[in-house]
Amino acid sequence: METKKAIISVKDLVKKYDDFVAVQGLSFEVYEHEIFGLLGPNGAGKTTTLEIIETLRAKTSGDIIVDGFSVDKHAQNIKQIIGVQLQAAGYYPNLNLVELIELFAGLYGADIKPMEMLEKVNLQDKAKAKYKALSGGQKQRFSIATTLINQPKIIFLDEPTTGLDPQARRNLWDLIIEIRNAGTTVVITTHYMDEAEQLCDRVAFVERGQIIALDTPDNLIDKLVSSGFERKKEVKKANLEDVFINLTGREWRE
Ligand SMILES: Nc1ncnc2c1ncn2[C@@H]1O[C@H](COP(=O)(O)OP(=O)(O)OP(=O)(O)O)[C@@H](O)[C@H]1O
Repeated sequence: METKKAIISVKDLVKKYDDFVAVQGLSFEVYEHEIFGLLGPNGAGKTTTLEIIETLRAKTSGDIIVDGFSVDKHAQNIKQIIGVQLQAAGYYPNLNLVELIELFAGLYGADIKPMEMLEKVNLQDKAKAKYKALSGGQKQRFSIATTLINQPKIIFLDEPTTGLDPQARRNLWDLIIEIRNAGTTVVITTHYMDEAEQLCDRVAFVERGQIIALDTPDNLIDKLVSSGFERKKEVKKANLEDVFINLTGREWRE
């Protein structure tokens, strides 16, 4: 069997906000070239965990190694090999997409061609548009393009498909899979279980700052079924989303 190499290793991570323990001793590994999902209810500690790995937030204790670099000693090296989605507020309102990419490339010292970055996320037709004039799906694709500017080994996507319509979500899944297939490791959070099932190679369920399950979606489902679980209703061969997609097509729109 193929041996998997960990590109992120989190050991006994604890994060306290004053007396409140938001992350309570998390340990997990993310393998190279996988799409790894962090799932769990609101407030479970997913964003806190991601921000600590991204070196954007201080931890209380624990050890984190990202591609051989420790968050304690080599935060700068980690920043150079990761891509993080910026919040919309970080985009200057008067610049168009090409100018924004040029700006970020300048900050990273990255030698890239803005149009090539926009082509990767199918936004070449919007090169001269301002960020605020984009649809929800286009905004998400643009922000994914910005994570790729420094040609990172790992990108972090925090709920990238929230609020998107079914086509835009599926198109974004295809884009994320392409990025993984091109060799980038992807760490993603989502509240959509169908998305995690389709997209993630492995998922960790986080609850109250602890990991309560970690495996491939298939193994987790098989385990539940073998424990005697059965759905109450017979499952239909399609769902309402399939009807929507079938009626309105899968092509890019917006
Ligand atoms: N700066 C902060 N100060 C105090 N408490 C915080 C801070 N940031 C987060 N928390 C608390 O830590 C807990 C974990 O928050 P976090 O944002 O990591 O959860 P999450 O799993 O990402 O949730 P969501 O799914 O809603 O994004 C929550 O109870 C939150 O209120």
